[in-house]
Amino acid sequence: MFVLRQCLTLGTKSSVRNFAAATNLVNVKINEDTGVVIMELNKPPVNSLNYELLEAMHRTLVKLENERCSGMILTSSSPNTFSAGLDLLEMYKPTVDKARKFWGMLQNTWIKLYSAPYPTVAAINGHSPAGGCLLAMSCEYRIMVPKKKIGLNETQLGIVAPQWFQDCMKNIIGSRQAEKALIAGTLFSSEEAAKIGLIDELATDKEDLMKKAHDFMDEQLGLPPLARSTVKIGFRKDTLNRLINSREVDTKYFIDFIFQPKVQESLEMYLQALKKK
Ligand SMILES: CCCCC/C=C/C(=O)SCCNC(=O)CCNC(=O)[C@H](O)C(C)(C)COP(=O)(O)OP(=O)(O)OC[C@H]1O[C@@H](n2cnc3c(N)ncnc32)[C@H](O)[C@@H]1OP(=O)(O)O
Repeated sequence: MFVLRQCLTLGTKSSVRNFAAATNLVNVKINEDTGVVIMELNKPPVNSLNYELLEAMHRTLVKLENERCSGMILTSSSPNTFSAGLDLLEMYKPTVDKARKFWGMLQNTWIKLYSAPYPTVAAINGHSPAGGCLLAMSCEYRIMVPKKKIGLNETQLGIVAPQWFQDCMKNIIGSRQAEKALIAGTLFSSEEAAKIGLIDELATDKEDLMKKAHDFMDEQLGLPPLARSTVKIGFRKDTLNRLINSREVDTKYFIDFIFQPKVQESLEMYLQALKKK
């Protein structure tokens, strides 16, 4: 079964169709037989989430609403990183208009991903800090390769993970663990993340990662889809509505926060440290 699935995944059977995307920032393949979609983030080197990448993801998620999509596996083409989180350059000295547009697209993308009715799996094939962790947490199931880092590390950068990022973490690891992790800005190793339930499974390597992602998908596809998605949305609606009902306030908070001189200073220092590495 796995060999067949691999062939399909690699596109050696005609039943896998490349999903026409307007950019190559995401590679999207749909298996015409199963309806399972693989969305691969493709913004080298580290899939930092800038407006364009978020827009490409959002456009894909909207398009999938009109396709026979039975499930989605989210992964990355980068060898070492799932996603480095929000693109720091979007927050460093932007104009107000640019920052507003960026934040709006992040909200749009998250709402679509978090509320997708079909099963979603994050196949986390590399580091997944901050916004990368948010993407993974927005999927229903998380599988990760060993010896990488994941978590909401915003505090360590002198910024604050927004309420909806925090809610996603609380929903997965519980309030106490989340409070500790968020205050410290902890980046967990894959192994630690598996222990506290931030990820569901550890894979041995990238091949095993995709096998496990497909295994999860197979299980989910065996369930009645309407009942499955109704339970999912029931669990997620409070978290979703909390943002949907306060999008403008959330945007204003983001803009007021990042325009503070101290925050700009922290971002500058962090960017410099990343460049010097
Ligand atoms: C109210 C405000 C709320 C805001 C909420 C914020 C959420 C966020 O997501 S903030 C972003 C937090 N992200 C991080 O802290 C991750 C930073 N990056 C890393 O730790 C590492 O890059 C890595 C572990 C993800 C990958 O390491 P490695 O493979 O060694 O790659 P490099 O560090 O050499 O990076 C390559 C290249 O990419 C640039 N870069 C990395 N991360 C970002 C980023 N988030 N945004 C923009 N650019 C990033 C890095 O500077 C390197 O650039 P060059 O030197 O020009 O090649």
